[in-house]
Amino acid sequence: MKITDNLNPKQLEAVQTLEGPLLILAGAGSGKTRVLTHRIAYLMYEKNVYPNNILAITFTNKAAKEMRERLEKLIKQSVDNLWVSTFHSACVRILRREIEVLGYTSNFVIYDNADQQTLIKMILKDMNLDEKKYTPRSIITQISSYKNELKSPTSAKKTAENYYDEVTCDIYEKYQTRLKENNAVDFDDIIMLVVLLFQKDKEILQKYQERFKYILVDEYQDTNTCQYMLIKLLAEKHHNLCVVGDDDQSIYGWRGADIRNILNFENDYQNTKIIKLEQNYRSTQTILDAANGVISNNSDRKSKSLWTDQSGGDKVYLHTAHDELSEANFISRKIREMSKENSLGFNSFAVLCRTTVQFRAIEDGLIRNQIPYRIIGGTKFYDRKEIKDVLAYLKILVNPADEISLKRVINTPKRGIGDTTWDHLKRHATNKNITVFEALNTPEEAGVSSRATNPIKNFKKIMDEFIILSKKTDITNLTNTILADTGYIEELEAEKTIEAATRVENIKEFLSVTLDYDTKNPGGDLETFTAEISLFTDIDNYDQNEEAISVMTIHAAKGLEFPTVFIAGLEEGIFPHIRSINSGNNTELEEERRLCYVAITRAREKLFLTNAWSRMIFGRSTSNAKSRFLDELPLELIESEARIKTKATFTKNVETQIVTKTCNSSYDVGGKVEHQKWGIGVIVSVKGSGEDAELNVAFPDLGIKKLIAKYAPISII
Ligand SMILES: Nc1ncnc2c1ncn2[C@@H]1O[C@H](COP(=O)(O)OP(=O)(O)OP(=O)(O)O)[C@@H](O)[C@H]1O
Ligand SMILES: [Mg+2]
Repeated sequence: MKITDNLNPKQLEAVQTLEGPLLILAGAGSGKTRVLTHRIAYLMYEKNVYPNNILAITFTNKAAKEMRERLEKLIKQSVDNLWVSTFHSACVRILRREIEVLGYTSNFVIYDNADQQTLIKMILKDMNLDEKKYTPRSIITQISSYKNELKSPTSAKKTAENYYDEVTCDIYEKYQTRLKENNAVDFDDIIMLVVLLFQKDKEILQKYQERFKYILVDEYQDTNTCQYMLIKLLAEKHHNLCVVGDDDQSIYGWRGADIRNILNFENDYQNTKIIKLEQNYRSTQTILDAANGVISNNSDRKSKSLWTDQSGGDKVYLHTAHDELSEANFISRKIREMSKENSLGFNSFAVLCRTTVQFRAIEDGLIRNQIPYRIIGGTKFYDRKEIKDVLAYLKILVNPADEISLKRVINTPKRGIGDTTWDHLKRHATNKNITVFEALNTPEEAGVSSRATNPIKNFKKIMDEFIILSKKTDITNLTNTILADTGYIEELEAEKTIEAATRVENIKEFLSVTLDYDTKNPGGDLETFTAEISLFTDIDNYDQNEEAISVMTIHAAKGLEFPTVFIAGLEEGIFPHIRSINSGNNTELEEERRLCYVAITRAREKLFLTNAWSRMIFGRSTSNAKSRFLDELPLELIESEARIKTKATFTKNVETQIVTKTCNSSYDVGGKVEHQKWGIGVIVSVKGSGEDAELNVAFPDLGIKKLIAKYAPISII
């Protein structure tokens, strides 16, 4: 089989047009990503281009992994030297090699949102500013958009419109200084610094321009100014730049993505060739018509026509539920029913939500109906306290100047090193122009209380030992040693609470991550490991083959496809989001509509849309009108139940009764239950009674799990 088999003529043309700028502008499911993959294979296999002369940028790490796998299948060899990665991963690699030019050292660490918050709070305190007025979150958002627009603190200040903006710019300036002092970068820095580096050092730029003779970018419609600039700089020499995208799927405007980057591509790059792909291979005609019905209401778009040879198809099913719980029940029952009837695996289904707030109710419904599911985009594993603690220890070993991580763990577990002591150490370090970590050597000089002197010395001693150990052993062993020698695990175990037990479990899960890394990267270094973890997002953990349905935000579903898709919460205020309605301008509403287009076009065969008469949001019951997007769907495509039930005839209690009746049991300490996934466990404690009981159940391999009888998929045995 040839690489060019299974491509239509337009796709083939796109794969074979290798020289000069190429824009592939095409609707959802037309094979844009597929073209990119084939293009790389074609370059390597047919044109003998070295893999290290190719740079392919994808939107998520998962997409990168998938592209790499598909490529290896196509060309039947491994592609180690090929850079297929996200903007962030590619830039981290460049920074590791070159960042010294900018005055950082190559062992820099990456700060996530929580680290940023800590740092901003420290700065606000130093500047005597009120956290309520200058909320760290909004300051971080503002700084992020300055960076995405490539604005330095000084240039941002020039455009400041009021006093608040000016202060924000001052904070921004201090923030950058502090980051550098800590030898740390934030997510936006990662790309911005590479652009600054290229602008500053032409020799380095030339090196990369020379290297990346062929550049490919997926989802180009969602690039921001900074990413745009990066690509422009890199492609300046060879001009062999192929970007693919769909202006109708630009959904990251709120994060600085600029739809003009794709719309103006042909003006930015001379002699651009444009190829439009018009055949959709993903969805049925009905689904495409539904998507087009919605998106045609946007004014600012390039015209496109999409067709499919999968004519007809099931109608789009609309279900109006009483409230968010019955909405979730409908979805769950429907999934159960369909998976049974058509013997479909659970991974054929996805439930898409506009916001994560909707997740909880959906989860409850799925648990009640015993459907295995995965939440994508909820609380991230790596955001949990205990995981962040362990990571902080590891980050210090890589970069002892990392003050944020040091502050995080210096008194975790408790060692009697409090905030006042920290302040002393920090002041001393600043006066002496040394890092706080170095200041730990001489606590007496820092003026800390005599009680804190010994704990500080002990802490420093043990950390120094870990640094030595980190050079000699693998990450799993190192982490285990840290957990044991610092007493971290001991402190958690001594707590004897469910929460602490869960934390221990999460840490065990983390050790499986390190073990996996150690196995795959023998001799791998801690620096790369911590950087990789920092770039992890939940979508990257998602394995399409695991038998579970996916619950995710529409943003996270970008680029993916599923046989059956449910879009929940089609109500004014939910989708379109209340913010876009209140904004009073069309730009935000049009972005919501594009989001709806993205959601609909994830479906291959079946599409279900749901809304609810009333909904609890943030503890308040609201009644929302149905979404305007539902009115935009061509009526003849929709099928809906004739179930116009009013609130009076359908109450929440009815459903609750049904649920309780079906599982009318009593739970006793010492008794056994069988959990659908975890197997047989012994009840170790019961709080409350009947179906409201909260149980702690010990499972042989998992330890103790906290379960709510009503929701957990368990039965008494
Ligand atoms: N020529 C083809 N023959 C068979 N299947 C194809 C062809 N082109 C694309 N496909 C299939 O169509 C589906 C959509 O392709 P792909 O994901 O590349 O589209 P896309 O344009 O990148 O979509 P999106 O805009 O959602 O990112 C995939 O399952 C892909 O394998
Ligand atoms: Mg794609």
